[in-house]
Amino acid sequence: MTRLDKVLAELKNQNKKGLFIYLMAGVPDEAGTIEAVKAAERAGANVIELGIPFSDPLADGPVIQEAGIKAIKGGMNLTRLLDLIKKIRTETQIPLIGMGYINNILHYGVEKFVKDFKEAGLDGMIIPDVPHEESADIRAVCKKEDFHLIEFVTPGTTVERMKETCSSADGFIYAVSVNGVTGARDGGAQAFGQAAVIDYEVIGKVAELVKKETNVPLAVGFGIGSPEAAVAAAKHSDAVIVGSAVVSKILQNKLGEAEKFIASLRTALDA
Ligand SMILES: O=P(O)(O)OC[C@@H](O)[C@@H](O)c1c[nH]c2ccccc12
Repeated sequence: MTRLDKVLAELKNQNKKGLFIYLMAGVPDEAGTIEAVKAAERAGANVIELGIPFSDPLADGPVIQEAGIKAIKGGMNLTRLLDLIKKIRTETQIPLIGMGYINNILHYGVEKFVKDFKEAGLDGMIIPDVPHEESADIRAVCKKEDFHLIEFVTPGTTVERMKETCSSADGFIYAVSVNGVTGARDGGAQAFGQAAVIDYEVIGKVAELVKKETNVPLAVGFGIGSPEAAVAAAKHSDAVIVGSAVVSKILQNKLGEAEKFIASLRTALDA
């Protein structure tokens, strides 16, 4: 059983909703990332998604893009990330799921990546630009190493594709709440063309389909920027994922505020 499996099973037993917090590795800097992971855990996060900065982050909205640029400028790369994960592991055993684009991983070597990062203490990866249809090879490597490869469903996923994805689901399924890029929808600035609000009815329908196909927990993310939005998304899911709303505070060096905000999400989800 991985750290992630254990935490997901505990949440289920306690009938609690999961709170997954996305942080960008290297923001505000390396030491600050370790502090942010610890702060998120203290505030009640159950899983940390650790972003790996990339020059062309096609799924990211303005906040995560800005964080990625800052991290790259600060020198974050896979070698440093490996070291950072080892350091984080001297402080906490919270499940850590990497979130990064495939180019970096291909360049490093898929097998070597999975082996090295698993050994450092990473529990799995989310790779948004590897569609299910193209993930078989990577999935096989991950499976061999007991390393999670988290897959996505979105409001635009066909029923057939959803079934396919569910059949190989591992760890949890990431349900993207909107067709668009990352970024808090309630109150935050919207990038042009983004869905302005989360359609919870659509999430409910996606969740219903997924639940018919698999027992793997479902986590909803994209656009959740308030305790109210977290509660609404959690109605249809086992966990919620919050990124931009936390990262925007960390970008302003307001770690204390980020911690308070995460704690407010925890309180709302537990109420
Ligand atoms: O930022 P938001 O809207 O709270 O959404 C979570 C998201 O940031 C995180 O899971 C994420 C960051 N980068 C991604 C790329 C693809 C999918 C998901 C992500």
